[in-house]
Amino acid sequence: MLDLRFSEAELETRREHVTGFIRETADAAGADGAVLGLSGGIDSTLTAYLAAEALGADALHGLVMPGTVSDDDNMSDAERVAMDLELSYDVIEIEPIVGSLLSAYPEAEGDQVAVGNARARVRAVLNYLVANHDDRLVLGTGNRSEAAVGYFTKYGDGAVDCHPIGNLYKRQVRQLARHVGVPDDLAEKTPTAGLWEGQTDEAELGLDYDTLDSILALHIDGPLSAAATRRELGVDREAIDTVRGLYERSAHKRAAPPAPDPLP
Ligand SMILES: Nc1ncnc2c1ncn2[C@@H]1O[C@H](COP(=O)(O)OP(=O)(O)OC[C@H]2O[C@@H]([n+]3cccc(C(=O)O)c3)[C@H](O)[C@@H]2O)[C@@H](O)[C@H]1O
Ligand SMILES: Nc1ncnc2c1ncn2[C@@H]1O[C@H](COP(=O)(O)OP(=O)(O)OP(=O)(O)O)[C@@H](O)[C@H]1O
Ligand SMILES: [Mg+2]
Repeated sequence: MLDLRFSEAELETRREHVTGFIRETADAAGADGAVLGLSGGIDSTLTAYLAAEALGADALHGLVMPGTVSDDDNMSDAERVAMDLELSYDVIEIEPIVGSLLSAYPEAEGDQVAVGNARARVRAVLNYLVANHDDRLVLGTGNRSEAAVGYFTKYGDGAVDCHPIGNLYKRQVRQLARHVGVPDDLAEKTPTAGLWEGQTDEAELGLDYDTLDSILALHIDGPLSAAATRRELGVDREAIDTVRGLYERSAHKRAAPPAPDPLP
């Protein structure tokens, strides 16, 4: 696969680029700080580390939001991140809220994707409750790999004010995380959206991140044709078609909702 690792010098440049971005975005908004959901996963952990560095731990608030399908180890890791960084944080159980939604619309009961996405959207509502109340921005935790294939919930974990790590591929997220001091056991975790039991990103996508990142870097974000990418990576045509299909079908998630053109 393609070697997307940064050199030591690039790692420092990236760290400064992201922390500068967070500071400038918060300053430009006149915000008093930021809030983010802490899942114990690598994306929110890296974002928390960089935001604490950018804004100061006092200006960052974490929300740990377990649901019935959340893994206990992930939830204790989320609290560990808040404690290690000395952030203020709340633990808010989301399942009673998800239960209210299903009482209001019982037809969706048992629909794994609809209910899973509702969990992500409940977390977004809670992030904005805190942001509105405390004059904070909501920090997104999405990376380029997830964004490119639409592997996030529209108006769920995608409902944020900025994407600090949005131009890093997943492998680069792991590398930068280690560079800024995230403990190895967190940096090495299996990525999961945690929306239903047993879910993992790679199983649901049908691709491992090494392959996905390489196809994105060369073909979707890069200049190579499908055929040249295939030759370069030695992957089969199906993997490239899968990534291109996911990228094209998820364009609506990366764009503002459209309206008809103005009439003359
Ligand atoms: N062409 C189009 N133009 C405009 N809007 C369009 C559309 N096609 C669908 N839509 C709308 O989008 C909706 C589908 O999008 P969405 O609601 O997001 O739902 P969907 O993409 O079906 O599901 C979200 C996916 O992201 C994964 N996820 C979610 C959260 C976190 C993470 C993670 O990595 O941690 C991963 C989750 O496991 C699942 O595979 C449709 O119900 C419809 O409302
Ligand atoms: N139980 C949770 N409590 C708080 N926030 C959550 C929870 N689950 C998900 N989130 C939020 O949704 C975001 C998207 O989840 P995602 O799984 O993509 O990222 P991650 O868990 O940080 O990393 P990874 O992809 O490696 O699992 C998280 O980064 C976090 O901000
Ligand atoms: Mg996760």
